[in-house]
Amino acid sequence: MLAYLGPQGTFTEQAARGLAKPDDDLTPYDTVPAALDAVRRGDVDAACVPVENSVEGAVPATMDALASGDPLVAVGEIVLPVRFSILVRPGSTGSVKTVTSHPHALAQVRSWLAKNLPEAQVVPSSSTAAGARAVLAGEFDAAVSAPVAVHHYPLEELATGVNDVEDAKTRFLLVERPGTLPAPTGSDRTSVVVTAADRIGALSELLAELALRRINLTRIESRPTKGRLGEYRFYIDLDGHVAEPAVGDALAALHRHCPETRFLGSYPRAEAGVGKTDDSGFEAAAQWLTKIRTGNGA
Ligand SMILES: O=C(O)C(=O)Cc1ccccc1
Repeated sequence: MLAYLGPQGTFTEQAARGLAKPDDDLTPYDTVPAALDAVRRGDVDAACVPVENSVEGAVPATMDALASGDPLVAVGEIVLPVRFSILVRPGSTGSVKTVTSHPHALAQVRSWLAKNLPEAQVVPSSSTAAGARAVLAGEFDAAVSAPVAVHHYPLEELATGVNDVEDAKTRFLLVERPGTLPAPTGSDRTSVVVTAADRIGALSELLAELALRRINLTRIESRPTKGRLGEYRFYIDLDGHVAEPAVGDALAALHRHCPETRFLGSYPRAEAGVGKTDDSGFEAAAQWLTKIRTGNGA
């Protein structure tokens, strides 16, 4: 059983279908934290959640829910193109006074709304499909939805392709309880959360551990720890798999700086063939060390 941010007709449902095994059943949850908690409780085997968008950046609800609570790890990712439609009740002739959608969707159609529905009040909803449902229930006049939502709800397209940026993409993760890691593919990504100490150079020392080992950083985001004002967690994505010597060595170094470092998974990248780390020197050095420790070299 696989949980996703629902209801039916969300982008996350499409991502979940792309990541699911053929015999997986999909079950919708109202929020990202609810889907992740269902995995923690063991009600479902995995959850598919949105993590990052090429226009709006990180999805804060996902980041916060992965950084706290019982640990979960990502075992897969998928990147989907996102286009948006404006859905209204069939035959609605009145002007659109209210528009609802997921905050990430609203942010990606801001210019279109300003130009085409400048008077409309914009109200966030828990997902694009939850917005479509609320329009059906008469709570709002229009929803910014995934084009597929029109096949799930008896609504009508007022406009389609309303995204301000062509080729916008969203990355989704498949998350499970910690268990067997996916095998390295040679094109993997590793995600961790670290809290940098409050002193000069703390963050640059963490990043230096990656640079020293020639590890490519693909994303770094900060979020407040929700404790002291000014205390931040850093979400770091890097190229490579924890089973590879350079990445394993770097994660151990991050743990020495910050014992609360949380491993969020090593998983195949959506685009194959990129992100290989160069481990040659690490393997040769480990063999040399074994030799000198056992008296077989110098
Ligand atoms: O609300 C949805 O449909 C989601 O899956 C979250 C989302 C919202 C906007 C862009 C990508 C994902």
